[in-house]
Amino acid sequence: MGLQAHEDIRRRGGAVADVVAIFVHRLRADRNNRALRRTFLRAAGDNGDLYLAYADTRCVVLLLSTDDGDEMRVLAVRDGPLASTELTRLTVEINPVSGAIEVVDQSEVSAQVVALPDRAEAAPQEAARDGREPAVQQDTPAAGSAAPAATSSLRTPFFSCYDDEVLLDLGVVPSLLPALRKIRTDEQFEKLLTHNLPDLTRDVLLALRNQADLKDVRQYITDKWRAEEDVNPRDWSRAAQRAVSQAETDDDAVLGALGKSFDAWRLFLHPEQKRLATGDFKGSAKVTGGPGTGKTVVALHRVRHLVDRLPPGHSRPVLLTTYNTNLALDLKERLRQLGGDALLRRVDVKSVDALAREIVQEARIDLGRPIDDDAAMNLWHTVLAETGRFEYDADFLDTEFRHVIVGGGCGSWDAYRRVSRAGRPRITTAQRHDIWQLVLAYKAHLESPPRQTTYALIADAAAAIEQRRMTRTEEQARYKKELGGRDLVHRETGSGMWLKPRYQHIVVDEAQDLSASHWRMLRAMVRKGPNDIFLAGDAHQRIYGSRVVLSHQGIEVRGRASRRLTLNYRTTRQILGSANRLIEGAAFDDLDTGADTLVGYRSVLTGLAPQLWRAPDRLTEMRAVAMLVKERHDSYGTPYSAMAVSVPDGSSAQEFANVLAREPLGIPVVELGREGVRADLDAVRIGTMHRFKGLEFQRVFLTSVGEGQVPHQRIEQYRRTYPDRYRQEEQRARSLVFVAATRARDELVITWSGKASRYLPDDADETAYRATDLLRNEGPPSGSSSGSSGFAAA
Ligand SMILES: Nc1ncnc2c1ncn2[C@@H]1O[C@H](COP(=O)(O)OP(=O)(O)OP(=O)(O)O)[C@@H](O)[C@H]1O
Repeated sequence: MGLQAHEDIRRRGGAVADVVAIFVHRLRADRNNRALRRTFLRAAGDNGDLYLAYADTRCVVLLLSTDDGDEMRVLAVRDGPLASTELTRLTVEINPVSGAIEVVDQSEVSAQVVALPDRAEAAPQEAARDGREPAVQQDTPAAGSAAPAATSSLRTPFFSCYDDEVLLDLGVVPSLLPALRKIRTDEQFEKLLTHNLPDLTRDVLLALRNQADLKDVRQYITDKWRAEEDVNPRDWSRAAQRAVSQAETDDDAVLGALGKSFDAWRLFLHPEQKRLATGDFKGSAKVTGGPGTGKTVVALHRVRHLVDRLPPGHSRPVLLTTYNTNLALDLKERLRQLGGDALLRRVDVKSVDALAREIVQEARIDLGRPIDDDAAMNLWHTVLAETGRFEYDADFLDTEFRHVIVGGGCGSWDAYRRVSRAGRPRITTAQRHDIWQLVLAYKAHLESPPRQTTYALIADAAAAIEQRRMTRTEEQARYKKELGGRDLVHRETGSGMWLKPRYQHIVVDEAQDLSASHWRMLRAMVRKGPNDIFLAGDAHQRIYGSRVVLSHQGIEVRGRASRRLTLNYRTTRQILGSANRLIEGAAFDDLDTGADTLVGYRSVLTGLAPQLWRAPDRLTEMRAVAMLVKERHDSYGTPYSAMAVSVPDGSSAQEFANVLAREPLGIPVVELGREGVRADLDAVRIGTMHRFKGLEFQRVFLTSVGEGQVPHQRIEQYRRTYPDRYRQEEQRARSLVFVAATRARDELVITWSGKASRYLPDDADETAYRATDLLRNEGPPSGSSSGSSGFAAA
């Protein structure tokens, strides 16, 4: 099944999917089945022929036959009275760059794109992917686009500054060039993108339209698709075998997906994702990339690939881990969808802290009762109150303790005095000494009955246990080698020791938030060697930890073992443009010694501009959010479970929940807690921005984005006295909003009471919709027009 055929079916919906699924089954059973009315259309080249066949009376399929008819491939699907005429005029060619089989409908492009009337104002677009969006006049150029909107037929065609050779060299499908040369307006361009263009072509055009550098387009797009060998554009047999021509290599999986859930369709990997998921690495490997670029998808496919290569057995030699408990549950569910219970049976899926706790319990070490993050923070407040050292704050001490003292393995003042604090705000030696005294007081509190501990201390203890175990394992492996394995059974029984590393492969998602202790523990759980640790993360989304340099923890991912994904599959360009502005200018690491950027990061999806709403007070804001949620549900059919409301803290979650649930609206709500939420529960998710990490929703409402709340006003105290710290807190706050905003698939609504956050556009207070108007029922429709900054505003 070709990629574009999948898209044809996806667009046509479940009934056509079922019809095609049955057709494929019948074709496979007997390719000469006369009932399929297969007729020769034309020869495609040296060793390929095109056929038309009937899946039913209305639905016609374009087939490519190669290898003397031994292989049949569905290239395109059309239904309706003109189906076979439409299929006949399709151009089918082999892309000279990627070697993929590509299908383009020239006449559809000419009729619907090139022939669009050239008007000064673009017509209202069908902004939404599901076609059921709030009414909206979308009249700005795509967010992130530096190019002005075209307004007149006198404008030069969009791509006139690129020669045909340049476009072809970048991978644009050759037959599209004549039509492409006629595109002069944003409306034509947007329309072109909604056609089922080959992915490489669509991606290149979008990047060029956004004025990306040719060098970057070649590096981040074309090279990722480039075939490994020279492409013979007439060799259909070879082209049909290439992974890029296929929607999924496992034909049964595709057929299983047909007609059932379209979720499965979403997991067809981009060639770069596929290379990462199935590649062989000499040691560890790392994938980075902005939000929504498919890092988690790659991690899940990586797990499946690693499990597929295991010999049969009942053990769980693969670990899939992440930072939050709710994300670990989510990963487990997604892994089940990918490979069923058979896959899950070979994989341990748990959060790093749950894993650490199990290790400590298994070793029968009693560290005391673990306290959660809030309780750990309260304990710092107690220590500060008792010592009167109010010049230090609990948040700072907590991070210093977790990431520098525990993470750095500092068991004494001497060790702390000398430890590297790279990436942390600067402090003097005298301050270090003060902090150490406060740490001693903090530890004394934990030790005093009833004994308590923190997750940082548990991770540290688990790391030490695992390091000891790995040392013993290596010793025994050496011993076994010396004796040629003869005495091993004796020694195993005699010592009672474990002789195998805990895992063969470890896959980590959201790697940016793990602490040094976590990495020490993971490093010691798997023997150094091919494909040992695979990690996915993005420093732009770091909201918990401090920077950890992987190579300092014995994890080498430099050079070819590091790859970056740049194509966002989740978020529309409009939302992404606004979210990117939140972190513009700040510097981010690559989880190692280098720097990371979002160069080349882009989305091919288009939709609504984010909406801004301001309220005079908190209650009005909450009531307006409730009305907006209700409207999306009642008028646009969005299920409650596809919407999420972010709040600044746990107590606001309850307040919001009460207002939403209150009659007459009576909106079902559920708090997004540590354990996540059952996927089938039809209720609006409410949670802090931290809880949104790694998830995605159709519509996201970011509330309380007012000055003083985002970033929190407490960081103001550092602005003059402690600029280094101020900068770090600011960056963390920006990353947090960035993470929350990029959870939105189709729509992002931002609300606040009082003055708008400094992270929003300067004119946000003047241009935002007014919540009071909405409540008075006199306001504008909740759909948006666009403000100067790409945000929708009144
Ligand atoms: N090749 C692909 N084709 C279509 N959809 C994809 C592809 N890869 C990923 N997606 C979809 O994009 C969305 C984001 O993917 P995923 O959650 O893996 O991204 P991520 O990089 O881990 O994001 P984040 O860093 O924000 O957590 C998901 O809905 C996923 O199914």
